[in-house]
Amino acid sequence: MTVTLQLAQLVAACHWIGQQGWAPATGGNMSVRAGEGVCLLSESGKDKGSLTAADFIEVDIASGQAPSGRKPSAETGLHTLIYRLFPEAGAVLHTHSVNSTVLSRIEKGTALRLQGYEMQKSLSGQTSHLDSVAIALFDNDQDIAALAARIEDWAQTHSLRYGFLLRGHGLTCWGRDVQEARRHLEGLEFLFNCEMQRRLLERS
Ligand SMILES: CSC[C@@H](O)[C@@H](O)C(=O)COP(=O)(O)O
Ligand SMILES: [Zn+2]
Repeated sequence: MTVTLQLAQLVAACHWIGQQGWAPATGGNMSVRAGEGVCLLSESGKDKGSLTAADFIEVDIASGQAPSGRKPSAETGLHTLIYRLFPEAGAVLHTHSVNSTVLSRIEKGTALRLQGYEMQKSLSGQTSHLDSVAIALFDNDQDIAALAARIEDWAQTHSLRYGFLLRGHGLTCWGRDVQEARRHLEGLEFLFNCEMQRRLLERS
């Protein structure tokens, strides 16, 4: 698929994310791999629910620099980390839903474990509700380079699949292309919603 088509799909995904309420204010950032060593990343500080193709900036994956001099996302270092760690990753979506923000604070461990849900099969490679899917959970940090280094370190010894949560911040997920990243996002958000409701009801 051409980069132009991938970018058109990414813009559509951004609008859908906005409609879901998963990118309030200027929260969230999105990108697509755009050839050898390059990605197109959303410009920092924009309303991600109303982006156009012109709001995406070319970024060098190795250096995180934008040759145009425009300012890509403050979280560029997390997108480029994912493209460096996973050569098969073609698109990255970062969102700020209420469920991912709250659940990531309630869960005190290093992963949110999802088990018993048929919708786990919305995640590529998952075939049964009986399996447990661990979504890695990292403490948030305003120092994105330090946060990226912590995630990279962790990924050397643990499996990092589908996405990760940042405590009190949100979800960053990815896929081979925009379509898969969008399915992972929708599946994970559905599962977070279920998990939130389950934890609330089981308390009462
Ligand atoms: C509402 S501010 C949130 C930002 O600090 C950040 O977390 C975010 O997701 C958006 O930053 P951006 O630089 O626009 O990509
Ligand atoms: Zn964010």
